[in-house]
Amino acid sequence: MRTDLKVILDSLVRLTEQRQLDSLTKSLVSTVQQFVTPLDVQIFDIHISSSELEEVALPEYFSLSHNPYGNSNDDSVCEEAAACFTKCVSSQSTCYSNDLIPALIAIPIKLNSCVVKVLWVKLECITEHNLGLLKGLAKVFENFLAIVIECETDELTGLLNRKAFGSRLRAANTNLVSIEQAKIKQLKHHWLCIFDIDKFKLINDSFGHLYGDEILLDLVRVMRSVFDEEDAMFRFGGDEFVLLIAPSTKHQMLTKCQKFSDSLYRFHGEKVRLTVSMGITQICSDKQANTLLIQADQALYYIKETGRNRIEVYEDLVSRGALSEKKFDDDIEIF
Ligand SMILES: Nc1nc2c(ncn2[C@@H]2O[C@H](COP(=O)(O)OP(=O)(O)OP(=O)(O)O)[C@@H](O)[C@H]2O)c(=O)[nH]1
Repeated sequence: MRTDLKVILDSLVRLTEQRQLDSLTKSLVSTVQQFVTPLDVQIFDIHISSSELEEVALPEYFSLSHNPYGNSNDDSVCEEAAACFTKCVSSQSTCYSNDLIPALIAIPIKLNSCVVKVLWVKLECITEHNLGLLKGLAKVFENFLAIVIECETDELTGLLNRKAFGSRLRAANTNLVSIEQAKIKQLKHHWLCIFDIDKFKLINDSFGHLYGDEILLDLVRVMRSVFDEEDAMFRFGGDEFVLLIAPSTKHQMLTKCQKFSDSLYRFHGEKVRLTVSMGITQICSDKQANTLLIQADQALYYIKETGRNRIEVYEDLVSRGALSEKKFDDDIEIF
């Protein structure tokens, strides 16, 4: 076990160099592997399945086929492992069992007083030394997680901000390449949508900036109710929002966007009839981020110039001759 001061410092430096959630998580896993040579290490995201019952949804890992004590035929061992995980989340404190072979430790990682992740480690045996190290690493990770999340979050709405866009698009692209390679496209694509409230300045000017903020928050509530968890939602600034819509057919995607637009129109009552213009483009692995943003933006501005309150897909506008396809310099740095 290499835990001299230099190694610890190097690991902490690596951990705190990370600026994105995925790489931060990977860095914690490799640091744990280096420090305590575990038999297994996992970081689980926590989903509370019912807010009323505060029921902890067990990760797939704990189902019988994947269970962490898969070699054991003893159901009570599996139950004990799952109970340790559940207790860690519900008590918001570290739980461990030295009775199980191998031993296990579950350490909660909190954000705003809620457990959002669990560091789960299987070891030959638990000692004061490795328990202390793991708790310390989890705490460093927890502190840094708060910073990374704050950096990627829009303060007013709680949506992702523009900084978070590049990494989410890269993740969508990786997924896309694997979908394309697996030849299971089935006409499903990721879609990029940029939308903007119509005449928002008029709303601000008529009812005040604070009322305008309320409108933005209401809009985000509608957005969250219509789009799915897999659809990444961003506020780029002002009244401009971006959606990375998870793989869907064009029909599915347009139905969802239309539902959003319709719900919005109905949502805010008679005082303000809120409408949006939505420009969309299909994400392909050979299109760079700036090309995608420019194409969706072109579709959006075409709508703004031709009446607002519509949804248009860039590729349709090009094939109808309403827009001409331009080549973009993909070296332009936009993030
Ligand atoms: N309430 C509020 N207003 C904002 C915020 N950020 C930017 N704005 C305002 O949003 C308005 C954006 O207007 P624009 O998008 O330029 O134009 P528009 O009136 O929406 O008109 P079109 O986009 O052409 O339909 C401006 O008045 C900004 O001052 C914010 O955080 N809160």
